[in-house]
Amino acid sequence: MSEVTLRLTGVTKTYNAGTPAAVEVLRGLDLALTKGEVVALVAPSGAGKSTLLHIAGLLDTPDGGRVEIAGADMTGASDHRRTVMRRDEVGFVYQFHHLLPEFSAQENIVLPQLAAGVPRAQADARARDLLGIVGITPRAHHRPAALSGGEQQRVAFCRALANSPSVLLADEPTGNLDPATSDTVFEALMTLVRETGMSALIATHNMQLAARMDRQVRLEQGRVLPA
Ligand SMILES: Nc1ncnc2c1ncn2[C@@H]1O[C@H](COP(=O)(O)OP(=O)(O)OP(=O)(O)O)[C@@H](O)[C@H]1O
Repeated sequence: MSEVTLRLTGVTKTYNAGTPAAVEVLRGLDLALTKGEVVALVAPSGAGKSTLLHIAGLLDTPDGGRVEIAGADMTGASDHRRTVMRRDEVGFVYQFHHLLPEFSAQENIVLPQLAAGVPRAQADARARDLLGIVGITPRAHHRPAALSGGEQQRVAFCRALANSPSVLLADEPTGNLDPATSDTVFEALMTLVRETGMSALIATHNMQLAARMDRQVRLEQGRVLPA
């Protein structure tokens, strides 16, 4: 049986519970990603995509249900354990790159590794490898402001994967780019995910990109359904 890297079971989330302003966003949501699987998350605006990604990435806690990452049940885990798990096992990519402006592309990929205790030489080698996979080795020593939007996003992917997480969570990772750039940057992301063997849950409104992933799921009425 394939190894499950992310499993959400019966996850519920209501904002402002018990008040007239209550919003029941997740209503017993089940979702499992197996190792190496790339899943498109398609959701109408306001369906709870950010809520789902935040809960899956341990940035928020569900009201009920279970979140397991790399086989570990995170129910009731301490803040410290959640932070360590997030640092080591989860990579995030957003629409905007959020790179540190005063550091080079290479340094942006090295820093999270140093924070996780990786020796500098090893972190540098990993950063070089990742930049090579996404095809921007010549840009390694540029700061983000000196990179194109597509290059910035490729660096953000490398940074998200620097600590070899089990799961990548991405929210419209190419949403800021023009269609042609979006296409090549998406290819770079797929190559990275394939070469590192991780699982990825990628929220997108772009049905052409969704079709290129292994599987598509739809978030609707608080649950995940096949698309
Ligand atoms: N902190 C909060 N307090 C109250 N309601 C919230 C809060 N955060 C989100 N919501 C509501 O929960 C619902 C889901 O929000 P969420 O941000 O997860 O949706 P989304 O699918 O990511 O939307 P979009 O695609 O437009 O970003 C929305 O109706 C939103 O208004």
